[in-house]
Amino acid sequence: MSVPILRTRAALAERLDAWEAAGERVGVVPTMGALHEGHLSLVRAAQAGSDRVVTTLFVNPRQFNSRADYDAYPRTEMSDAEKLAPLGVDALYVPEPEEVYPEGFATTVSVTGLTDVLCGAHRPGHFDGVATVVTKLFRQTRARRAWFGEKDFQQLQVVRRLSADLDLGVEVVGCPTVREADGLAMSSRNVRLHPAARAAAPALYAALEDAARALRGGAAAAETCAAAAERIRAAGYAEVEYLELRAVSDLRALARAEAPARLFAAAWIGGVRLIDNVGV
Ligand SMILES: Nc1ncnc2c1ncn2[C@@H]1O[C@H](COP(=O)(O)OP(=O)(O)OP(=O)(O)O)[C@@H](O)[C@H]1O
Ligand SMILES: CC(C)(CO)[C@@H](O)C(=O)[O-]
Ligand code: BAL
Repeated sequence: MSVPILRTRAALAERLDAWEAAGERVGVVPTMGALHEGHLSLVRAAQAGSDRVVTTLFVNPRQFNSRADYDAYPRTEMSDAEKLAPLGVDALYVPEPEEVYPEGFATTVSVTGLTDVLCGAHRPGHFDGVATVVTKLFRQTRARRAWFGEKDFQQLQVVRRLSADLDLGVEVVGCPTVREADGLAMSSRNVRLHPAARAAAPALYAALEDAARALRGGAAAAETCAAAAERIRAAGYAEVEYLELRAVSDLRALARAEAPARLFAAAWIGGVRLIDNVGV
């Protein structure tokens, strides 16, 4: 079995028209490719929750705030299609850039508030790029539901907000983070870790989990976060960009653990920026 690869809005629209005529509802799993088990878990959830599933693969230039990161982003379309085929995905939409950003494109979708903190504070313009492309992909796929991973928890909240605020009519479903056996959150960027960095990388999740446990036991937030960041650096990370306790719904800062709250971190190792988060 192979997955149909569609590269234009017109080719996609043809399929969507046929599905709509048959009364079938479409779900979408947006990705930037280099697929791993985390992505496949979203696809399986989507298949359980909609009649037809479109996976999108688009390395969106507008959400990269570094040209080097954009250039280095893994592009593995053939093996991505091979991974999707056995799942029976209905279509892989791989739009050419001009299908998303045609000549003269001049609109930016910007979610305020939620994007001021965490990755939004450290990657200027990133969430504008995400919100803009997700709006386009929701419209182009005519999705009624969309599946996103909790690994990118802030992104999940941003997309929920944008779908509600712009009346896009897309129900946004969050799925748990899929991890390697040693706890490292699966990420397309993990392939860029050299062996020593890969071996040290699980310290990020381990430190977050231990800090979350301490917070649940009543430990003070500031001290616990500072100690966890120090542990991550000691394990071999070059920099901890942020490590913060925040409320889930609006991502506001918290002085102590209140349910539902999460610990969020971004840290650099071997020239790669990794993110993770855990419930408290
Ligand atoms: N380990 C994971 N578990 C569950 N969902 C994931 C995981 N990794 C990524 N996703 C989700 O897959 C979708 C597409 O993400 P994307 O293509 O950026 O992959 P990625 O592995 O997050 O890449 P990168 O970490 O390099 O940005 C997003 O909704 C993201 O949250
Ligand atoms: C949602 C997304 C596909 C938009 O480009 C991207 O940010 C991602 O892969 O998480
Ligand atoms: N997974 C979020 C996409 C990005 O890092 O740009």
